[in-house]
Amino acid sequence: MDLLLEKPIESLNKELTFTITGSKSESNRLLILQALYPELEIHNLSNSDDTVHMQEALMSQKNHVNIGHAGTAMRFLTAYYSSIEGIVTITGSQRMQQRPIAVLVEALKSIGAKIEYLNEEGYPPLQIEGGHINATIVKLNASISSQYITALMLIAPSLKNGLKIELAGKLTSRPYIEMTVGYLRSLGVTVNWSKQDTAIQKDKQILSEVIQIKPLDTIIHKSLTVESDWSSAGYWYSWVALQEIGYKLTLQYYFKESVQGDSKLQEYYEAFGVQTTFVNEQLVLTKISDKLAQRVVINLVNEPDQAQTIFATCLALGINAHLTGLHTLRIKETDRIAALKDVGSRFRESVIQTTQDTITLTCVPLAPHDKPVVIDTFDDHRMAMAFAPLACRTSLLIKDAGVVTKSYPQFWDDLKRVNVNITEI
Ligand SMILES: O=C(O)C1=C[C@@H](OP(=O)(O)O)[C@@H](O)[C@H](O)C1
Ligand SMILES: C=C(OP(=O)(O)O)C(=O)O
Repeated sequence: MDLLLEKPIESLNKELTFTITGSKSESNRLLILQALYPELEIHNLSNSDDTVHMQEALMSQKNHVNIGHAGTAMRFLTAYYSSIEGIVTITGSQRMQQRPIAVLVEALKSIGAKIEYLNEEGYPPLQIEGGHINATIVKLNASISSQYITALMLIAPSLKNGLKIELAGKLTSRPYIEMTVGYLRSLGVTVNWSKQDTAIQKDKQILSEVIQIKPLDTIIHKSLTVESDWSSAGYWYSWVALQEIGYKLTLQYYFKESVQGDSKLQEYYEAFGVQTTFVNEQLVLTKISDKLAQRVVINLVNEPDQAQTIFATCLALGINAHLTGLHTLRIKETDRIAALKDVGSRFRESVIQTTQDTITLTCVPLAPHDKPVVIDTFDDHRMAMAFAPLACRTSLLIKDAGVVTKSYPQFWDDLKRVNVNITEI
């Protein structure tokens, strides 16, 4: 499905409220924890494909599961199936079969797990014979994906003697580990996380941090509520940033004390004139200023999922941007650095330079183009949604727009509510 997005016919000032689905990161952690501790009740689960894939896999009686594009499901289930009895093969989409998993698989094998690569060494699909984990200390590289670490942490309290996880290298996507620690502790798990100031040398690898997780038989909190997804809120921050002063939009249900690292959007979008206020569990976004920075420099090592959104906001507003800390973007749903360079360069206002882990954008404010700008999405939900707000400046043709269901199935319906004219072609 391709969608033509055209500028809102009339500017819309009536205040709208959107209900964004639950965080897929929180949901997928809690589903694994619920599989291990069935008395756990979860409220406001995400309705994203990634969460549906996780639920279906956990409910399935079959010994073959396919988790589509869901990175968290792939990684968390690999650890989960290693920790329980039975033989399962797990696979995913074509892209998932190109997303590396060796760091996690080798870590699991080092503590006794029996896992085989069915195709290419280091990549899904995998065959897992569960129930063989027998060691209590595991060491892995922390700089490639935090999901490998979360996967081990989630099963740790169900192992007879718990697990000591030694992290080598510099931890990436740290808030996602904090989210996992937060949930484990709220269920009553003892987690000791020592963040060493000086990295220590052990077996020729630099050890930076150690996470020790004790076993737990019975959880203390039986009911937990998933907060709405902050990563999805980013597209509305971007939309509001492109509107006139005074424009307001309300998103629900968000908590002032969020466990999601992407809540940092509140700070990032101040530079783009957007103010955030909390009213009960609602997030009110207001465009308050058009005196904007000429250039921003932002390190997104902790919020990698906001890179495309912030890039697109800057492109629309004509703000030069230097985005760093992006090394994980190359192994996500697509190579997001290459995708941003490709699609971003289709806007005549921009010049883009990239390195292995940075993007530098030089641009002037976006003006209407003669023809719709084609946004290829490369199987990546965030390519579609990050560029969509730019429809209030120029027409866009979003290719394969159905990709949004990975995290935010209602996205196009919500975009219609702000009056963007959407035609399926
Ligand atoms: O643990 C999680 O829920 C996630 C961790 C991040 O991945 P990396 O740790 O691979 O950067 C993030 O990009 C992803 O969308 C969700
Ligand atoms: C990177 C993402 O997801 P995952 O790695 O879980 O597929 C994402 O949603 O942006």
